[in-house]
Amino acid sequence: MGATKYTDRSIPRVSLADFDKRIDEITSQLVHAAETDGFFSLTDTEITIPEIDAIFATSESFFALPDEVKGTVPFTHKNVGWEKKGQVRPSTGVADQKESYQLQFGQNMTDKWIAEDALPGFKPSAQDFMKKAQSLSEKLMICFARGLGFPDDHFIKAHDITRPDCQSVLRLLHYFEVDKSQKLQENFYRAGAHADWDLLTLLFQRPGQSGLEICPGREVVTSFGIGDRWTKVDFSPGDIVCNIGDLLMSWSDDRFKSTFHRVKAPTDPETDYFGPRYSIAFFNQPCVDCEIQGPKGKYPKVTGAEFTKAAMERNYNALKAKQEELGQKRQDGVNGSGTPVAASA
Ligand SMILES: O=C(O)CCC(=O)C(=O)O
Ligand SMILES: [Fe+2]
Repeated sequence: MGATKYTDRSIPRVSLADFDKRIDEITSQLVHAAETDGFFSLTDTEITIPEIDAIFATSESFFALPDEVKGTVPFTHKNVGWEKKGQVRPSTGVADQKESYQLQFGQNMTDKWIAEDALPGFKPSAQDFMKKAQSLSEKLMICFARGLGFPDDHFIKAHDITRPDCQSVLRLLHYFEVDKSQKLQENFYRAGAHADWDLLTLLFQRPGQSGLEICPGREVVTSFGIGDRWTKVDFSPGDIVCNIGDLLMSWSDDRFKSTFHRVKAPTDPETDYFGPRYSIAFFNQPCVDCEIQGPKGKYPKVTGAEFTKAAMERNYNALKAKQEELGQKRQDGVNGSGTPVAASA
């Protein structure tokens, strides 16, 4: 496979200060970032550094629980729950070196919240943060709707968190510490290359815990960007890294780009971060019955459920092909309970 080739692309940084007054300027900056890189960082948002620190503390306290306790809320096909080394990406064919806990707003979370006596205060703290992530996402949704000529509430209505069947997900992630003295297999990643299939994703990162890399889709010439030029994502404390998902790419008739990204496993003791890595993703997923079609009608109209099903099928088939290429039996790609871990990405 050979060493990764890197290039320094600058990732656009958009300030959301004075949002209501500056909405036209912010809209044009976001639209430009979406049309070019598909990745950008947000600064001066309504989510403060202490609030981000607090949700990371909550996340770390969850992952510090024994596996038997985390196993009381296992991952299910409703895209909620805890998995450990359960997600196999079609780009690698082996499990991501991580564990994650996925949370939703509505009925899919029945019995999937960690018990109050196992981790006091977890549920209200997570729900509070999820509402903040939703509120910030809705600002971006207004801007992208305007950019495409839709009514302001077009995407907000399709991602309504007050509905019990709402599908949006907060994903807490913990990548395991890597032993500097033991070389990992070449195809091991903390998270293998992928594009998300939601509308847009907010990514919360910890300063000092590097590893996120992007390869803007329009430059990808090889499968999953392997062999292409990648860029290490740099951000300032408090910035929120965002990326366009396949859903918004399709809903914009491919005008906005969903972008390959990955979390590389550390290999270089001089430059890479080997310690435990925590990150948090908020995936804006469509309601099952919303109707998806771009302003120019490039693709046939589909519902949210049809879009998600097609994305999962593509993922499943690509994984099967990769595993055949690697000569593996189709046993990975499912977690311990036999449930495919597909998440939103
Ligand atoms: O951990 C990160 O920084 C990225 C996670 C991610 O891309 C995902 O879960 O879809
Ligand atoms: Fe992702």
